[in-house]
Amino acid sequence: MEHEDLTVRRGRRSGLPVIIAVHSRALGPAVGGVRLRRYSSWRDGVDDALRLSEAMTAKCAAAGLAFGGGKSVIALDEDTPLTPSLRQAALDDLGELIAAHDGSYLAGPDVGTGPADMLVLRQHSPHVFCLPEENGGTGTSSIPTAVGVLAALRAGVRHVFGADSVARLTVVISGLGSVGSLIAQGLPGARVVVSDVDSSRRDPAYEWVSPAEALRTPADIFVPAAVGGVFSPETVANVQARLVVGPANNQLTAYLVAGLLAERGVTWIPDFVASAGGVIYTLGREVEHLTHEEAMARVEGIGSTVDSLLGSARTPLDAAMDLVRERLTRPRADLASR
Ligand SMILES: NC(=O)c1ccc[n+]([C@@H]2O[C@H](COP(=O)([O-])OP(=O)(O)OC[C@H]3O[C@@H](n4cnc5c(N)ncnc54)[C@H](O)[C@@H]3O)[C@@H](O)[C@H]2O)c1
Repeated sequence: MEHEDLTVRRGRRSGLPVIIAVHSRALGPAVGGVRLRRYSSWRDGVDDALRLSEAMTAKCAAAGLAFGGGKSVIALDEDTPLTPSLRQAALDDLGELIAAHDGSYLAGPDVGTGPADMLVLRQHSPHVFCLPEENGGTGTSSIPTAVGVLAALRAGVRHVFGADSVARLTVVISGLGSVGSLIAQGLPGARVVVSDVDSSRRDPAYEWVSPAEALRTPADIFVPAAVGGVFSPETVANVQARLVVGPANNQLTAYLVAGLLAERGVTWIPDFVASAGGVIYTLGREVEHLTHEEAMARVEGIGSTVDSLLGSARTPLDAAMDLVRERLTRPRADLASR
């Protein structure tokens, strides 16, 4: 195991498997969100925590943050209804475990949790972020995440299409949730086509395609804004766009898929670079006490990072991993402080 630490508990209040994975604290305390979702086995929840915490190490290092990678998972089974009291009990169980980490792991929201849940966790430990704004936190990180993806997208457009704007380009967005809908609003002059498994998200402002058709839809840019695992050796041939950039975590099923995309002439901007806006902003505001403007300027810096990755002769993923490795071995003083 490459990870520093893995804790798996059956919650004494909820009876649910509660998991915290710490991948690396080489640069500072591990940071990562709390995922609450259904798994066919709790072992799948452990795998998810291990994979996602590793991705958080890369995300923080590529963003120049003095934090490492961690992740929590509350693993629901396929059948048990998630009642408000079960949710509260599971969060209390996890809060106890976060407190036991004593500052070596910092939690925030992820799929299935939000700022209100962070308030419950905060009753157990101060090492919890993204509380609701009325409670002194920065609330949801969707806005800075979308701002960071759009900065990465603009850098990609300059590199791939030699253009300063997205006007007249076709952009397909898969997943019209909190981040995807903000990205859709940030594409002036583009033809925007959207897709979501939840048809209630359909918005007359945009063209609509079914999720099965999204990847095959002729487009200039594809934005994965739903789930991970979109690109595999089997699906690469379906990609129509020349530029792929989006917030979904762990978009590739394997490292080698980045090479397959490059061979097809597709520029894929690594997800852990493009999606770092939320963590950059939240830690900047809540830990470093930056102003909103200072933290947002740091989020916009994702564009410069992408510029330099795309200027490399290597694939963007190889270049990004070089950057991660270099930062993981560099003295901490060069990084944004805790
Ligand atoms: N919110 C953040 O700050 C943030 C930060 C970093 C990464 N991310 C990642 O970005 C992605 C989007 O985040 P979000 O906060 O907008 O989530 P969200 O839950 O608000 O939206 C996701 C949307 O995707 C849809 N969806 C699910 N499966 C789909 C599929 N197979 N095809 C098409 N649509 C599908 C859902 O119905 C939902 O509308 C997630 O993968 C998340 O982990 C989010």
